[in-house]
Amino acid sequence: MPVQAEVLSQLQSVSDDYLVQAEPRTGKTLAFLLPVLEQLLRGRTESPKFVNTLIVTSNPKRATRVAELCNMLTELLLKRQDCHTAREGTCKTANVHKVSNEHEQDDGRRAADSGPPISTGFRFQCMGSLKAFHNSQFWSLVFVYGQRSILVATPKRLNKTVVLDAIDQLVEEGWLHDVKNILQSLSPKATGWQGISTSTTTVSDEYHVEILSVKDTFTSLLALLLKEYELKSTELKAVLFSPTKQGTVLFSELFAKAWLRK
Ligand SMILES: Nc1ncnc2c1ncn2[C@@H]1O[C@H](COP(=O)(O)OP(=O)(O)OP(=O)(O)O)[C@@H](O)[C@H]1O
Repeated sequence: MPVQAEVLSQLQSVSDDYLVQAEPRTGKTLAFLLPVLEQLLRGRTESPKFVNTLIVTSNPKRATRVAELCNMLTELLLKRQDCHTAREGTCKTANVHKVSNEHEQDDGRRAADSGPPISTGFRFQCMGSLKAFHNSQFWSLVFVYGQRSILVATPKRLNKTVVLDAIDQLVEEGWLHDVKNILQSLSPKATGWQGISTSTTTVSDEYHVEILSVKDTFTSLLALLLKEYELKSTELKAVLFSPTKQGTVLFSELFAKAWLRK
């Protein structure tokens, strides 16, 4: 798929940070899974004791899809990687399940001829979950999704790669705070972990608006939004960035009120 070809050909190294922005259903999942798996197979983790990759996604269906795809890919490997999943509410290693495949009944083979397990389809409801993975020596690919009250204080040096899957959706669904918590709980970026984000929000038109005085900012931006709305009333999505938190709140309230009155 073009998006995968572009990622794989443009990355200087599979451990580079990158943002994949493309229309829905264009193959973004493989565009992050392939570099992640390649690093896993190259043994780029510091130790199999640590969770390798954290994939943050906002909904269970999506997490399951990613887990299935990951399973499908790793099944083809000579050195098998076992996929695991942890179910809702889990805080214990005992609740971590292997994603079952028809021919994967015999775990006896694993010790001898397979790589460390990969864990998928994971729902946090308490902090213990990641620690459980940590202590169980799983080499894990983990998905976070589910409740807003998520509490994550990941052990330091936990992740080699953090994927924020559909970052636009995570923000829209109110997950920003949780994402921030997750990022803050990781070791500093300078320690070398890789960040990958995906987004379906594509920007096809760009405007450069010159606003002559600060007091015209709101009316100018509102006029622009209304114009956009006339053109794309069903698919208009606006994301506001502002240098301060107060600025963002102020504009968000002003726009919301103006929108209701219109
Ligand atoms: N290299 C490929 N060759 C053939 N089919 C592919 C390839 N990559 C992805 N697909 C198929 O294309 C479809 C869309 O892929 P995928 O779900 O990964 O896209 P996505 O951009 O991540 O989707 P979403 O927008 O829902 O997040 C899936 O059915 C998938 O199996």
